[in-house]
Amino acid sequence: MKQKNTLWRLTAYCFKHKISYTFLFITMFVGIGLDLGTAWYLNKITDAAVTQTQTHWPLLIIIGLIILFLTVANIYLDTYLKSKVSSQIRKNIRIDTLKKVLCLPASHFNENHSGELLTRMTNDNQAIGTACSNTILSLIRNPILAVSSFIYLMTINWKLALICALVGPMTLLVGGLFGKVLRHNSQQLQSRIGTLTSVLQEILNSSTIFKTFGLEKKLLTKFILNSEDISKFEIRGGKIQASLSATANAVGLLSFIVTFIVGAYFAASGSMTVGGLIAFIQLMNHLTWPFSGLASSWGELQQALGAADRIFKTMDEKAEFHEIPAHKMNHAFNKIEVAGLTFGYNTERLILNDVSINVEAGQKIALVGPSGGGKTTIFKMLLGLFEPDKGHIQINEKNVREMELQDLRGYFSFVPQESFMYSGTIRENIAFGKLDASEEEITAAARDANALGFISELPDGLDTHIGEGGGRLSGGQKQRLSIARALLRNAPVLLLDEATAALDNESERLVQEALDRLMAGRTTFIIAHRLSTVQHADQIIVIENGTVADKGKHEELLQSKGLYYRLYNSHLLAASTIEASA
Ligand SMILES: Nc1ncnc2c1ncn2[C@@H]1O[C@H](COP(=O)(O)OP(=O)(O)OP(=O)(O)O)[C@@H](O)[C@H]1O
Repeated sequence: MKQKNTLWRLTAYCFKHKISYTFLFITMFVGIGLDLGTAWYLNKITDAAVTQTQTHWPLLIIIGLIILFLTVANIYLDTYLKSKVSSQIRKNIRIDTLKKVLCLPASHFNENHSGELLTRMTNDNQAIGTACSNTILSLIRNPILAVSSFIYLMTINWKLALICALVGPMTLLVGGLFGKVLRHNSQQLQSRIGTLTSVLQEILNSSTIFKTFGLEKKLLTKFILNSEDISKFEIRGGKIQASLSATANAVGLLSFIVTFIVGAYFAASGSMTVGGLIAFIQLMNHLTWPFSGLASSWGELQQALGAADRIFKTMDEKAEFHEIPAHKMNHAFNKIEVAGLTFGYNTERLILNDVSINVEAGQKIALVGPSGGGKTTIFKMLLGLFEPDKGHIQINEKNVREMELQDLRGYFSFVPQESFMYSGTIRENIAFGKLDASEEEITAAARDANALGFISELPDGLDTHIGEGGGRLSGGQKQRLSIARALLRNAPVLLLDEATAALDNESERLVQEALDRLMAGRTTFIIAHRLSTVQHADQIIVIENGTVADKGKHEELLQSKGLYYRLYNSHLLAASTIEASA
């Protein structure tokens, strides 16, 4: 039932995307006609040769050349059109899958590994493309060719035609038997390829770590284990495919031998001409082999349906948006109220418990507290990446649940701890803050972020390619580009996760200056790891184990001698120890 549904869905998908099979069907029918025509031609020309009839030779030679020309042209068109259709389907599925992925909620990325998705968009996509062109067409073509060959064979010798026709159902049975096993194996294989892709991705993204920690051997062992697992399923798949082909071919070959012997007997006894026998042998290929071909095509289709199942599973996931959201900006901001916010990433553990925060426009709010307390999770809730289990967040007195997500996110700009850069140029990376930014705006943002100095020293300036993940830039340079991006976005509320990575004094001064410009006049939430930077905050909120342990201004919190006081003192102690040892 599930297989049928997937097949129908795939067919409906092709219709929806107007994948045109018209010309492919034309080449398919022309191909069938040419196969039958070739058999007829062999019949005629052999009989003419055997009986030494001279009269029709010129005509037969012309017909032969026409058949040859049409066959070559048709094979060219057929192959070209199949690859065109396959490519169109793969392109559409690739784009639709990514469209869907871009609309999926953060919880999806939390629960699924990116490697799985990569496999879906590469291997699964490839398998579907092939199935929707070559495989489907041979599954349609082969039975039609078999039936028309059978009818033609009946006109030559009905007894022999009936013997050949018995083989078809046998090979079909073989295909049915092996197809299911193949599909199951393919599902197992694809899921392991997903895991391997994830492992590979992590290895490739961690060159500094694996070199520093000498993890090469360990990572290689992990990769080998995963590769061997894949190899096991590939070999198993190969065995099933080999058994299928061997059995189907054995049945086909057997029928060929039987028919050949019986046919030769009929020809010798005069109940059939030699031309008839030649045509018979030629057509018999189309009667028996199509069925053996059917068996392996069926196997391929099963594998592709497995791949389509996985793609459709992604497409059926619950999304945040129905369509890719438009870039949105909301400038009118008055206040945020977080009340009784309670949340857990899963049902086993509460991460935030009854957190309440009130913020007026223009205020600076510092979130401080022990690691793992839930500060970043508050940011994620503000951005609507996860929904609260209890409590609410209101912006301008409107519950964010009643807002479109792109409206909610339009209030915010985010400067993460680890600046994320896309591969491309510096200009592109800054302009992600405002897609239609002018040259002047980009330059001004770069200047205010203290980035123009290093950019102008690069040979290509703003057009410098920064490599994968901005790998050709230093940590401080990436941070300043990240700030430039946020400046350009010009959102009223800034979420700033203070970088913990140690920068040298000069770099830190440049980043801090840029941040001061970015925060000026903006409501800012800062996750502060260095308590020295939050003393002038309008509110300091101390988060511990998902609850608000303390709240107030720097002096008030020091006087109340709570958690903040202890954190501050240990921070001072750490700072003075570092100074003393320097
Ligand atoms: N995506 C996630 N899925 C499941 N649990 C998570 C996820 N992100 C964080 N957690 C858990 O939630 C808790 C709070 O994490 P969070 O990142 O909000 O803390 P934090 O206060 O920002 O910590 P830090 O100061 O170290 O950055 C942690 O115990 C963490 O293990």
